[in-house]
Amino acid sequence: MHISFGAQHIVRGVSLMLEQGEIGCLLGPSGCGKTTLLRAIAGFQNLQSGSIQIDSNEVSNNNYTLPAEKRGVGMVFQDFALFPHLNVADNISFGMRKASSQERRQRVDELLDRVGLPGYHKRFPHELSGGQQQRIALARALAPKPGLLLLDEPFSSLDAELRERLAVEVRELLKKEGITALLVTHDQQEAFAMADKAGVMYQGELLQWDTPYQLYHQPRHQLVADFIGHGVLLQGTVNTEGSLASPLGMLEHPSLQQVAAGTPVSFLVRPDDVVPDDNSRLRGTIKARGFRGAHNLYTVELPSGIEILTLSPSHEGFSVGSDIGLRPEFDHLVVFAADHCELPGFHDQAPTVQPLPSVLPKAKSA
Ligand SMILES: Nc1ncnc2c1ncn2[C@@H]1O[C@H](COP(=O)(O)OP(=O)(O)OP(=O)(O)O)[C@@H](O)[C@H]1O
Repeated sequence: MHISFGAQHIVRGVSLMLEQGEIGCLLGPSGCGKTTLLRAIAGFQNLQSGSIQIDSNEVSNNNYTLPAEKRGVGMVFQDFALFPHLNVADNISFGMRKASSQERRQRVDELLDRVGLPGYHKRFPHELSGGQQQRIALARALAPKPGLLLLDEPFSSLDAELRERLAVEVRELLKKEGITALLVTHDQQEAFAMADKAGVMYQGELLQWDTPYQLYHQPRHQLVADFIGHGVLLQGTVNTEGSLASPLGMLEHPSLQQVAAGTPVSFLVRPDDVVPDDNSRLRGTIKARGFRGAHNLYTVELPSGIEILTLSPSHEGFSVGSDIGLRPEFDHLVVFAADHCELPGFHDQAPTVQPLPSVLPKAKSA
């Protein structure tokens, strides 16, 4: 689909699909078009081209937009938006006007149980914490059993710990209800905790739509690799023997035989691709240490001046400024060509790495 505001192309050639009951997440930097795409699916935004189908019914195309209230779509936004003058039970049953009062009561009871707030019927929104309000907002959106639930940064005003816990709870709830959902977030931990499928948008384009595992381990575009998880991209040149000269050493992989000698490429190095090893000849100096609970994340400068990241259990800390040995331990390679797109064929096998003369320690004088 394509969406423009005047001459500005905000969503460009985006195509994605969710199966019944799947949860999708759209990630991407601010202003990349995530909310605009969600608003189009909700029916608040016209398309310039393409189409949107919900349950095989075409609800939008370039000259038709089915009104939002006829789409059977539920929505949850960042700012909760509960009705302040209605109690919890009335907030939840608000969208169930066609149901009998007994059906409404049953559904309110069931949803309050499912969001972990049984007995909260008579409370008013101002008597609830932020996390409780967001659970009620979710229960309200789920009450009419929508065919599709859209969530726009639903947890962004909550603190990090609560956000992660709610993301897991909401996933369980959506799975129990069998609801198809699409979530917009900038928080990749939230996306990883919730999504069956996730995508990274950049300047209106959807660069990849895949499982969270594949986005992390098999990014198809350099910008996806950059956006998802920690890591650095190292530059290298393919030489005539089909190996890759890089700051970590000479990488050898069968797929390099398919790449013309002299081709400049970049490859992804995640913190877990390089492990501290005292006996390794590849050395570096620790420039920074970040505490991540179970692990420390270190920024290490190589003799070439290039910085890479590595992880180590936080109880075996190295201090900033110390010299450490590093051993590349790739499970597979992710290699990008000059156009930033991934080169195929590097996932199935680990490369071998031979140290370069420049990373060998200087001979000790006798
Ligand atoms: N009604 C509008 N008229 C003109 N431009 C708009 C309109 N709505 C959004 N835009 C522009 O479209 C672009 C994408 O906005 P959108 O809200 O979809 O981004 P986003 O990815 O959701 O960002 P964020 O993560 O900051 O919420 C932005 O440059 C924004 O200024």
